[in-house]
Amino acid sequence: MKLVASDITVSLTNKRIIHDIGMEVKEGEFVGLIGPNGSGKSTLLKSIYRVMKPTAGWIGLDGDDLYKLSPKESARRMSVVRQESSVEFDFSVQEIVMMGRSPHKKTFQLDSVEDKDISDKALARVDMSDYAERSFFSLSGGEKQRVLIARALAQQADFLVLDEPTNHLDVRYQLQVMDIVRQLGITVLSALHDLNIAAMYCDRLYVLKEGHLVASGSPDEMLTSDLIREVFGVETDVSVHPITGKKQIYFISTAFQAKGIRTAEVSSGP
Ligand SMILES: Nc1ncnc2c1ncn2[C@@H]1O[C@H](COP(=O)(O)OP(=O)(O)OP(=O)(O)O)[C@@H](O)[C@H]1O
Repeated sequence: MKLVASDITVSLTNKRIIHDIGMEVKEGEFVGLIGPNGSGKSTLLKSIYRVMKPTAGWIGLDGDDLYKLSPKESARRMSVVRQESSVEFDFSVQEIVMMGRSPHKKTFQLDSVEDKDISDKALARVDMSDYAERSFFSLSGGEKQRVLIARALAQQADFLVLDEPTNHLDVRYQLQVMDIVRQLGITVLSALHDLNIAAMYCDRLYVLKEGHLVASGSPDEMLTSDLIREVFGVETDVSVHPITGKKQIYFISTAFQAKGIRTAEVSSGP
């Protein structure tokens, strides 16, 4: 599955939130969207998962106009894990994951053995099988997040859109969820706040600031101290991690800068 978005503009209440953004996610690529709070990441993703129609521009999935696909067809091609929980009523965990199967079924068609099997496997992948009978609302933020990822996996779409997938997750599950998504081998577009996670998992990054696309390229090209300072206004020490071979970003708070601690001392550690 390939996504192409050209000249996307989104205006809300007469204010431009997204300005003429073009982007591409190639088949099998894992692309990250990074930028400060309010830079437009969620809004751009919403326009891609059809919650907020762009004021101008074109979005294509495998060459088809995204906004001309039926909701069911677009759900077969694209699954979404949003930042805010999109569950309005309380269901069991198993029922929530089963909802991922609905784009594959006809109206009123009952769940098949295959649907159940796919949902069970999706729950197992996020270590949530033991919670199948629990009420979704009774789960912690991190458990809810893992169930919503299982629902997206059960949907079996070839394009996955994630808005801050590691929100609420402890460090083990942050890595587990990203590993799972990476291993799927499908096309992924994800907004990410954690730049070290972006460095580890993404093939390419798009960098947003104030609704504008300011840069795009590989994590190695994008995650430099200069770009992070320009976009996030934060000082960093950036190195290449000896085990992962990926960029590792160490953030230096202004409190430490004020104390005159040199970057090299902070980065070398004990
Ligand atoms: N419905 C709306 N009406 C007016 N302004 C909005 C609306 N939704 C979002 N905005 C504004 O659009 C801008 C971009 O918001 P968006 O949520 O896309 O940013 P973001 O990069 O995802 O931020 P965060 O990292 O905090 O999640 C913000 O200034 C936000 O206040």
